[in-house]
Amino acid sequence: MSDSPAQTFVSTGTLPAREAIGALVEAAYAQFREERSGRVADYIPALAEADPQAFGICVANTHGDALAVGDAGQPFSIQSVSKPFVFALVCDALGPDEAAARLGVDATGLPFNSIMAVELRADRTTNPLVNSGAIATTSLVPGASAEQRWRAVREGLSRFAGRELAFDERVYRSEAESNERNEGVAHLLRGYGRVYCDPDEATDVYTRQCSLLVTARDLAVMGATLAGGGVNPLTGQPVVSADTCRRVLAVMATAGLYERSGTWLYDVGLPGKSGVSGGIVTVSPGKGSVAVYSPPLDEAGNSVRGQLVTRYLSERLGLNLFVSAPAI
Ligand SMILES: NC(=O)CC[C@H](N)C(=O)O
Repeated sequence: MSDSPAQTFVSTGTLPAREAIGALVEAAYAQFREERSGRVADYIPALAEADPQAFGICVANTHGDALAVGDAGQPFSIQSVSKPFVFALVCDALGPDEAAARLGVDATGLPFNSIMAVELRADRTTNPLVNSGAIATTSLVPGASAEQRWRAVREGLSRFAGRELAFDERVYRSEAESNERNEGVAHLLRGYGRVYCDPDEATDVYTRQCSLLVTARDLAVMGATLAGGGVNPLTGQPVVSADTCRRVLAVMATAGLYERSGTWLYDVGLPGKSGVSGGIVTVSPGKGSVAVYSPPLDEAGNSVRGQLVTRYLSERLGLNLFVSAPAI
């Protein structure tokens, strides 16, 4: 959708051989299995029931190979990890310039549900990876009604995963019944002209999108789709354009872990996105994706083991985007 010039050189590179990845994923699992810090989210009542021991890791490449250990097949609600993928659908539909103008693409440095973040900027945008900007993003999903937008979100995220994603009615009801803060944010944004449909409908579709069920394996495939120019490595289907992928990854790099995004980039050196159910997806452009599921969170709402495992694998798989070596 964008008129950016075609790139002369494409950054490729591949992940190490399957055996090497397998050994490292097993080693990461063994090393962090006994980690007990962090707390399971309980502000959404249904999330408080998650098993703090659940722990799964999956690494997927852009050719459709995946390596998984532990509870990588256990379903959980996607929560905020949905945000970059819904943004990808909107960015693809509107084009990157209009998407940026209407939603903002700057890190807030503030918690994911911050109201202050909206007030601080003159144009009242935040970015698509915190609640305010994510509700605004969902309001821009093409569709004439809330029902159509919800269908487009569900189908779009399913195309990223390469299979039809189920919906967790219990998680949805639980969040919908205690959703005053997100509803308030949506109304505030609507007052500033920064939610682009009925604010209650936007919040409802957003809450539904957060209640789609994924596994760590699904997240790895979704991440590998963003790593591979928007083509799903399992189905071979194009989901979004390569140009959209690079925009989405840029926002993930600067804002994917809320107020810890700088620390994350400093340690891991890759675009990532966390969610309060305990998932983190990390993308290595051109190569693949690392996904972790482990419910206990730090104070910012990021999976503790997810961060430790991803840092471990980024360092050992040579994924950090900022690595260089002396030329002479
Ligand atoms: N950080 C998150 O995962 C937040 C998602 C959650 N549905 C909320 O809106 O509060």
